[in-house]
Formats: sequence, C-alpha cells, structure tokens
Amino acid sequence: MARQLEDVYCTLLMSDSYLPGAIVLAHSLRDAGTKKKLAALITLDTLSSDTITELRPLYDYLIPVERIRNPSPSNLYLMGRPDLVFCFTKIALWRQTQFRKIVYLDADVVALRNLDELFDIDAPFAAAPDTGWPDAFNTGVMALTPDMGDYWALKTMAAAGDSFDGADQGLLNQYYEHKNWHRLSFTYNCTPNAQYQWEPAYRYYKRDISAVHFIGTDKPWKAGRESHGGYGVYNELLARWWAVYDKHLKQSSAASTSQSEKRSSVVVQQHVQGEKSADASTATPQHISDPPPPVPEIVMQPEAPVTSTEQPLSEPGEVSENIDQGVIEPTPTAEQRRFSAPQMEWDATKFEPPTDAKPEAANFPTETYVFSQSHQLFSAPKSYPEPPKDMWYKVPEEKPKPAEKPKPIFPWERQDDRPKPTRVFVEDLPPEPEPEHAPSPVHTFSTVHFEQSPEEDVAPGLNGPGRATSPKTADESWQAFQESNANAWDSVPGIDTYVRAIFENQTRRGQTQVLTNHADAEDVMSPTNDRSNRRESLLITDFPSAIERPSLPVTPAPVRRPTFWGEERDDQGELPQAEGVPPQAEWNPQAKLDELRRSSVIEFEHLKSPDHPVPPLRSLPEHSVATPEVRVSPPETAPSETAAPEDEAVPITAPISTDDKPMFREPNFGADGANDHDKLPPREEDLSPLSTKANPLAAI
Ligand SMILES: O=c1ccn([C@@H]2O[C@H](COP(=O)(O)OP(=O)(O)O[C@H]3O[C@H](CO)[C@@H](O)[C@H](O)[C@H]3O)[C@@H](O)[C@H]2O)c(=O)[nH]1
Ligand SMILES: [Mn+2]
Repeated sequence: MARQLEDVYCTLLMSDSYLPGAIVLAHSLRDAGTKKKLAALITLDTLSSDTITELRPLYDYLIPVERIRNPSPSNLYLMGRPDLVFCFTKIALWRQTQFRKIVYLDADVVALRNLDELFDIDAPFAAAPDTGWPDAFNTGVMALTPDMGDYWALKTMAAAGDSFDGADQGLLNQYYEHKNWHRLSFTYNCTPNAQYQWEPAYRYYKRDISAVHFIGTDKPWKAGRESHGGYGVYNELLARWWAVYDKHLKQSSAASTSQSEKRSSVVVQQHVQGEKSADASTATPQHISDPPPPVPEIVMQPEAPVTSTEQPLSEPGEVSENIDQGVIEPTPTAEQRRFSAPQMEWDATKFEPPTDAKPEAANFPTETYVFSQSHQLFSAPKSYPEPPKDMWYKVPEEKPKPAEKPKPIFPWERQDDRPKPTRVFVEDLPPEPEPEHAPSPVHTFSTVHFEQSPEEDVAPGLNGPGRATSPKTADESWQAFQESNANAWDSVPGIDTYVRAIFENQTRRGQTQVLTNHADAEDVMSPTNDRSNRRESLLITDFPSAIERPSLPVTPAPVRRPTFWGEERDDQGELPQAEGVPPQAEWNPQAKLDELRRSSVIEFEHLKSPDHPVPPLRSLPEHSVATPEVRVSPPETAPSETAAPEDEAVPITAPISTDDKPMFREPNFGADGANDHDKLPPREEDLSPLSTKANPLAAI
C-alpha cells in the first residue's frame, strides 16, 4: 500500500536577517496547537550555521534549495524592493512532491490561531487577495498541492524573468491568472501597514483574523520594539508578533535560563533591532555579537545590482531614490539585459509606440559564458526530476503496439511449420571446455542457420564436448559445415521457383533483361549441385565459369580472299579446313575422341618397335601448354587424287616424355624416311615453295 503523503506548513529562509521572523512564525503555529509538521526551504550558501542551528529544534524538515535569481529584476525597482531579487526561489515549493499539501507562510507572518483547515482545501492552489491590487493574490500565504508540471512551467517563466513586480508575487499571479485559483479569506493573510485606512473593517473583522503578514520593508524585528505600542490597527497587530517573540525569545534575566537558551536567544536577537542585551558580550561569541549590517543582506550579494562601489546601497528607500535621480541604473548586470517584453510601459493594443522608446535591438539578449575552472569531471546525478506534464500541451503517451506479423511476401512465409532462422554469435553460445589437442578455430562471424537436431545445431569449429569425442573425417566435417550453413535460397526450391516466376513475368513485359546462364535445365531444381555442375544463375553479377561458357565454333566462318595472283579462288571461297579438324558437319567429338584414343595407342606401340628408329624429339618452348595428344590417322584406304588435302594430314604426336616434359616430334617429310603412315611419296605441290604444306604462309 502506498504511504500517505504528509501535510506541512512551510516557510522560506534565504538570509540570516529574516531569522527572527521564521522563529516567531514557528512558535506561533505551535502555540496555536497545530498537529501538522513544519518545514523550511533554506538556501545553504546564504545562511550561517548558527541560523540553521536555531531552526533545527523548531522545524521538522529543513529543505535546502537553490536560489533562483530573477534575470531581469528591473520591475523590483518599481516597488522599491531590489532585496527580493531571489524571491523566485519560492517556486521550489511546487517540486516538494513528497508532501500532499503545503500551507506556505512567509517568514514575516505570525499565526494568531490554528490554520489547519487550509489543508482541507481541494483546489490545487489557494491564496488571499492583495491589498495593493485585490484582483491579484498575495503570495505570503498560500495553500498548494506540489506538482512538477506547475514547477517546470513556473521555472520556465522565472528563467525568462516574467513577473510584473520582478518577484514571486508577479510571477505567480501571471501564472494563475487564467487558472481558477481558490480565493482565501483576507483573514488568513491580513496585511496591516501604515497605509491601510480601513480601520472600520478591521474593527468589524478583527476577531476572525487567523494570520497577520507584515509586508513591506518594515518588518517588526527590523523596526524594533520602540516603533510599536502606539494606537491603531497596525500597532495592534504588531503587538501580536511581539507577544510571541517575548514569550519565546526575550532575554530573561531569570537565573533559571540555561546557557544554551541564552545563546539561542542571542543568535536571534542580533537580527532584532534594539534587542542587544547587556549581557550579550558574555553569552555570545564575538562573530555573532557583531552588529548586523545596515544594508539588507541580499543586496550585498556579489550578483546584486550595484554599479557604484563608492555609493553602496544603504536603505531600500534610498535605492529607489537613487534610481529616480539616475544615480543607479536599474539594468546594470548581464542577466538584466535579457529581453523582456515591455508590457508595463506600453500596451501595443491601445497606444502607438512611445516616441522616446529605445530601439528594439537595445533589448536583445546577450550572454557571456566563461570557461569553467573546475577540474572535477562531470558526474551525472543519480536521477533527474520528472519531466513536466500537462504544461502547454499534452504529450501523447506511446502505447506499445502488439507485435503484428508482417504480411507474407514469399511463398515459404505462409508455411507455419517452417524452421525459425536464428542468428548465432560466438558470444551467445555456452562456454565450452578447451579442447585438449588442437584448439578449434575461432569464428568471429555470425551464421544464419536453421534449427536442426541438437547434434547438427553447432557450427563447425565450435564443437561441443560431444563432438570433440567423435572424430570425423575431413569430408564429414565439410559436409557438416555445408549443412550447418545451408542457405534457404539453395535448399528451399520454392524460393527459386518464385523468383524465377517474377523474372519471367518481368521479362515478358519487357521491363527487365535478366541475364541467365542456361545450363542443364534439370539441374535447376537440384539443391546439391556444386560449382562445376551448377544450375543457371539468377544473379546478374554471377558470371559463367570457363566450363559453362559456350565453346567457340570449331571452324571459323569463311572469309573470301583472292589468290596470290589476284584471282578469285576456284573453290568459291572454301577455305581449307583447319589442319586436323574435320568439317563442321562431320564433327562428332565423342566419336573422334574414341578414334584418337585408339590410334594413339597404336601409334605409341608402333613407335616402341626397334625396327623403326624413333624420330628426334624436341622440347616445346617453356610455358607452352601440354596439349592433349592429337593425331589424325591417314585413311585406311589409298587416297584418291581428289582427296582433300586435310586427309593427308601429317601425323603429329605429342607423347609425354619420361620426365613429363611435353615433347613435339617434327613431322617426317623425308622421301626415304617415310613412316608407315606415309606410304605415298610426297606430292609435288607439297614440295613446291608455294605449297601450303611446305610454306604455310602461301595459304594466307
Ligand atoms: O532577504 C530575504 C528576502 C526574503 N526572504 C523570504 O522571502 C519572503 C518574501 O519577502 P518579504 O520581505 O516577506 O516580501 P513582502 O514584503 O511580503 O512582499 C510581497 O512581495 C514579495 C515578492 O513578490 C512576495 O514574496 C511576498 O509574499 C509579498 O507579500 C520572506 O518572508 C522570507 O520568507 C528571505 O528569507 N530573505
Ligand atoms: Mn512577506
């Protein structure tokens, strides 16, 4: 069960000079019998440790907050309160979400009775009207529900210096102007001051007053005891503050007062005008018995708008006087020059621009940044505050969509029982024991494979313990590797059929030209074909291998050439067949190969016979290709005179020598050296210098 959030009264203390107010306020609430806890927002860098020590016994929570300075405080000078330059700090109340409800009271407020009913207000924000402008509320007493959305909105406005009085009251009134703020009775925030002329009303309502708020610069403790005691509304209410003070803090001369009590009183008293007791020097350490500075402390801050060091500000009243006389510029700091719309000076909806106005550019923001001197590395905070919610617009919450299956594109995607592809990384596999002998190669790539039996489900080289014990042959390993790396494009015939159908469809429509390498058509469907016997490829970049390329025609197409004498050839351009190559029509490679095989065996046997001297062998030039043995046997029957020259082909053999060097035997043309196959004497034309046999160039 969620813990219920607490309610607290809360005040703000940013300077030691307001300590008497904070102490009196706490006592007044306790005296009124509140059951609620007390909290104080404190700015640690501007408060002395003595002040904090004083607060501890009275406040249940001391909450340190960052001071928020108004970057354009010129409006503060309109009400003569430059000391309130840090009052934006008050907006930190809205981020105290650890509390359910906060009743905020300025340190210059005194409670005349229990105010606990303020916690029962449902409205998120409530405040009482201000005497200066009753349509606006005074920010000295507020009942609010902390909310980060409001906080960030206020913070944004504060950063822009958006406040008609330069402090929190202007800012909050501008923020809540269009929100329905709950109006509290004036009796919760009765603000008597010298200017208050409604004594009859006071007389009529005074018994209902719950809290008095001493607004303005003349705080009771600053004006001193001597200033009150007179007659009138203000003095009556002032007396109420002093009554609490006297009850709890007046230096008692009684012997029973303990040293710590004495000391405690002195810490507060030093900020109370005219309250320096005679025995203060004995009870107080030197540093706190020093007279308080005559200037409001906050004005003495280095960031405070002081232009002339010769003329330090002494009294807030004097400040406004100085501004009026032009001694002090109200916008002397860099932050103050930030742009702020001059709403107060000129209402553009009703009047023309003022003739003596500064040019627009005079208001442009400038920012000077200085390099940080810190040597500390940045360390991110443990957590960041909640982002603002419901500020100016509602950010739509992202609802997690139910994972929808994409529409199937490929036919195999419709199969419900298809294996799930899984991506396997080496790091994902369970750690394996180091193999004792050869360490398995490390695969740094990932493989996509299909779920198989557990036995097969391990990539090669990543052998599990079971594998290591069953040695495999290289072939088996290779087979396993191939299987484990199966590509769906190879193993699922449906893919190929599908893609082919698309291609064919497109080709028919003439949109795409698909280069396919046509090989054995039956082979297309085979998933096990290898490189040398592969199916036609669908990939444009997959060029056919040397084996797959269609061979060149055996005999080139005839080219008509004149004879040596410029005549047309008799044979009407029939070029002689390439030596050793039959005409295309007769070309049966298989039959020819068989024939060659047979004849070469005979030839080889014949050459081995001792009756026939072996013709001289000549080495082929280096790098020449070891051509397969080619021999064209002469016809068995005697050739006729009309026999084509190619029928008298010279036997060419290229037997493999014993040292494996390809050898080339010169053809034997000698009249007496004719071998068995050259039974006929060479014809004349063969010996003629113009013969194509003797002079091959003649044929060209
Ligand atoms: O040096 C300072 C100044 C102010 N405060 C705190 O801030 C409050 C506001 O200052 P205060 O002097 O009380 O201002 P008021 O004279 O009350 O002036 C009016 O204008 C202020 C600025 O808009 C509002 O904060 C007040 O609620 C409103 O009553 C004080 O009560 C303190 O809690 C300090 O602790 N130290
Ligand atoms: Mn106040």
